[in-house]
Amino acid sequence: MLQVGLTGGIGAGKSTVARRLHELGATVVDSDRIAREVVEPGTDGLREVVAAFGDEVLAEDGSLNRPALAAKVFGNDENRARLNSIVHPRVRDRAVELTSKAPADGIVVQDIPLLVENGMAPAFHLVVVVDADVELRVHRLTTSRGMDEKDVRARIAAQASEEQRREAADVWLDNGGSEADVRAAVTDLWHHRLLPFERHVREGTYPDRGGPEIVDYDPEWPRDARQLIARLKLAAGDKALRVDHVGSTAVPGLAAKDVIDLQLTVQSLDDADALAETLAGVGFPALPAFTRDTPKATDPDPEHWRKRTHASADPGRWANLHIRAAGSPGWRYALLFPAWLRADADARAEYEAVKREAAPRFADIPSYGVAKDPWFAQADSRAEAWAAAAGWQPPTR
Ligand SMILES: CC(C)(COP(=O)(O)OP(=O)(O)OC[C@H]1O[C@@H](n2cnc3c(N)ncnc32)[C@H](O)[C@@H]1O)[C@@H](O)C(=O)NCCC(=O)NCCS
Ligand SMILES: Nc1ncnc2c1ncn2[C@@H]1O[C@H](COP(=O)(O)OP(=O)(O)OP(=O)(O)O)[C@@H](O)[C@H]1O
Repeated sequence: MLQVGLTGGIGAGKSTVARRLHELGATVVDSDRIAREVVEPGTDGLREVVAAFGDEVLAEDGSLNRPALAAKVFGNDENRARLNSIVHPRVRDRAVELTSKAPADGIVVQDIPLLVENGMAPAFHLVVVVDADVELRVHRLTTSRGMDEKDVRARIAAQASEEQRREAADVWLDNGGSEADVRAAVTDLWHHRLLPFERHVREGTYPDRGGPEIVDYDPEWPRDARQLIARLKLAAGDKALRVDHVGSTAVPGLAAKDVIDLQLTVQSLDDADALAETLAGVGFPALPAFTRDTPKATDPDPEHWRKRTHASADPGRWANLHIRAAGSPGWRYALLFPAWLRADADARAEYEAVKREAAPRFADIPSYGVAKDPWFAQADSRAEAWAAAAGWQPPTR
């Protein structure tokens, strides 16, 4: 089952996107709808709301007077936090219940207006954010939905900023154009990302990455890495001593293959093995091969260079996860290498030239890797010399 989080500010078009996803076959779990159900007449939820806000939030028929409650909570942070603390846990419980009923090979889309505000992004395989310019949203809501402009703006002020949503978004859907445009973007997302992602997660496989193609440094790589790190930490819990962005994409300015490398630090490889299934479940299946780094002169014992490797099942964000034991030589080198390249512009330029020269000569990534070996052989001692001179130490915790 693939778990997708869908969010966006009020009026951005979440319902429009969710509707299209439903048509395509997703199971949609709508938080706004659940938030209404848990405060229906006769519920504990409604009793608690009335205990907190008084009878004036009740309509004559005993149901919740929504505009009256809205007037109390939008524009008053304390009241809103109080309401949220009553409603949100109930919404979460019900969402878990509905999600568990979805088919094992299904794609569940949870439409959650406050996904970013509530720090829920790492709990999903993928977070989709729908966005439109604030003024356009205000216009749409006041015209087509007849909302009061002040109310709309008060809600926008109570929600995450565009920047906060960008930090959480794996997929950014711009709904500034026509409804047909955004529906077409969703159809494309469904066929080219969600369906293959779900299949890879279910089958424990990962997408074909073709040959070694070097692309210019992408300033979004660190953000992509942060999102993956947050997911992996949540999934791995205490067994993850730390998770770091490593490899070329962790070196600002350096061209690289569009593959994020991450290193998960464990106490021992037994912990890595105990985590294998959990990591596969969150979209990082284990690879059977490549369980050892090439030993280096500083420690030639191959046993010390063992690791476990997983790869992202997401066709839209290639990533490798290297799991190594804290303090092992491969673990230390993975942290040293990007630190050295970040500090040494000449080494960075040299390495980029080596990559750009080698990549077009090979159709497969392993052969390209072998072609870079001679450069690495001479780079190791330079990295070590830099570490000694700069007093660089790997992080201890
Ligand atoms: C205050 C209430 C009664 C107003 O009801 P109303 O029918 O006017 O709005 P509705 O529930 O349909 O929400 C419409 C939109 O308002 C925004 N919104 C609603 N609640 C909140 C909130 N607590 N914080 C920020 N934005 C909110 C969202 O964008 C949502 O999609 C209602 O929104 C509510 O109970 N809110 C608390 C629960 C909640 O957080 N719901 C949203 C996601 S679970
Ligand atoms: N691309 C579009 N062009 C024109 N109108 C649109 C477009 N997308 C959505 N709308 C309209 O804008 C309004 C808000 O869209 P929608 O209901 O999908 O947003 P939402 O994010 O689900 O809102 P809420 O946060 O209130 O749940 C609706 O009236 C919808 O019909």
